[in-house]
Amino acid sequence: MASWEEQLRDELAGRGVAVSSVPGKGRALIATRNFFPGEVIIRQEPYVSTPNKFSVGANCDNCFSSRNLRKCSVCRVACYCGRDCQVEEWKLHQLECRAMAALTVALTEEEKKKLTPTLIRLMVRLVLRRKLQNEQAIPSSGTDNYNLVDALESHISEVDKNQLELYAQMANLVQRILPSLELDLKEIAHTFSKIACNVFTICDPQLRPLGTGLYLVISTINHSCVPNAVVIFEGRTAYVRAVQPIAKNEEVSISYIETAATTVKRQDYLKPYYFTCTCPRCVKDSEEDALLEGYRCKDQKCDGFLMPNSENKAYTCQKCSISRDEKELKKMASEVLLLSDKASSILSSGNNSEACSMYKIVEEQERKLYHTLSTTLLRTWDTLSKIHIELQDVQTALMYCRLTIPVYERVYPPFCPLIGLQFYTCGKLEWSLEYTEDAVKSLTRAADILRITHGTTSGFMKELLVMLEKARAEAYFKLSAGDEQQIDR
Ligand SMILES: C[S@@+](CC[C@H](N)C(=O)[O-])C[C@H]1O[C@@H](n2cnc3c(N)ncnc32)[C@H](O)[C@@H]1O
Repeated sequence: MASWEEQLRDELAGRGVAVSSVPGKGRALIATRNFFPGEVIIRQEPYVSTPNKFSVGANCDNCFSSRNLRKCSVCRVACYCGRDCQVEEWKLHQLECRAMAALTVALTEEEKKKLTPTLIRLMVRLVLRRKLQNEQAIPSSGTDNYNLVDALESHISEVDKNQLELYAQMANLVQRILPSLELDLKEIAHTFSKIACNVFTICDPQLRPLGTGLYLVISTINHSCVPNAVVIFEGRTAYVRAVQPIAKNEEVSISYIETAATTVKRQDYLKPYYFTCTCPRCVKDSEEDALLEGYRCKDQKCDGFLMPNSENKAYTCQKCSISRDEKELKKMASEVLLLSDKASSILSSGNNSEACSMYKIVEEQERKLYHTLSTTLLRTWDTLSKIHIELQDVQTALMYCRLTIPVYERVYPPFCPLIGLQFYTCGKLEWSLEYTEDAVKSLTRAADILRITHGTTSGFMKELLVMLEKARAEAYFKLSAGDEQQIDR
């Protein structure tokens, strides 16, 4: 019988990819044929997954749908949208059900905060799935077996003492809620460390987080700040699509982090993965960083951006050469940050009107400090747009949304789902205000990007394409009605 490595190689060969070692990176996913932008490189179901704390009870445990949900009457944790999903999950859930009921009572409030119930549940499912596959109660395959969990990177020797202690506590808890199994607690703690470096946040098509999942082949894909692929979920199925042409023998890469950030910040975001990125963006000069950080010229009439001078004690405008003192800039930045934190906590408390006033003050201050292509102003405009949508002030929401578009296009690569989604929001706002021609333009841009990142068959994409068709028809109708009126006159 073929070993699991041979089975994996054979299954992946049919899909045009292979898992190989790359110096300095460990394993990597390599294309064994050319892929064009928009093409699915690999599609995978999670080995295990769980809805996150916001979506427990809000999404089906099996397909992550939010419709027609019913809770399991025993554990009151698992939710299903129908019989098919319940049956599909049953073998795992019947073992997990009592444990889930135990988990909800076993955890003190303190423990719930510290021990991340989502990860505990993921581990419970991992242990139970391994048991079911070992007993051959459920099938396994080259891309769906526990050997692939064993092969995951853990960085255990680099994990700090406090984190190790936490993993040990979490392992103990898993044993407490699965008392009938004799678990190797050291191995479970080690597996928590693997989960930390390999887990994916499962998002809906608009990139709102729904849950957590472990995808054992997709986990072999390494990071780049200029990735050639993206991961998008349909339900809990992960699709990796090329966003650039990928040549045969080229490594497939995705981004693990928010890439609209300076090199220093990106390296900081990557700390949980224990490596230093050496992608082309990370080894480039600092001009891009200066733009992302985005300090503006002191002269409000000048639209130049600042670069730190060689001693780093001042920043100089690249257009008119006026300098700003570094200390003064940092002081202003920390004052604005305080205001922004205050605004954010008002928003979290649900007071949209007060948050709106506070964010407007933040924006006013940020405009004095940051360039209009900075990521700081981008986040504030985004938030102001969302708050105005909540307040049903569509006109103002659109104004802020439009301000963000050039920044999105500047700070993200061309086929980034976030740009597509921002055009989608803009198009919807324009359409609801009956700015039909603008809506057609925005929705067309959205569709052009999202058909590459999301494909065309998901419910979300079908809705977008129907909306675009309707907007086009309406625009045509308005145009021809206008022509007729002119002829009448
Ligand atoms: C999700 S795993 C990716 C697959 C991994 N290389 C393996 O051998 O299983 C994440 C880990 O891969 C490594 N890694 C990912 N991207 C990298 C990169 N650009 N450079 C170096 N190491 C990288 C790091 O060790 C990271 O913690």
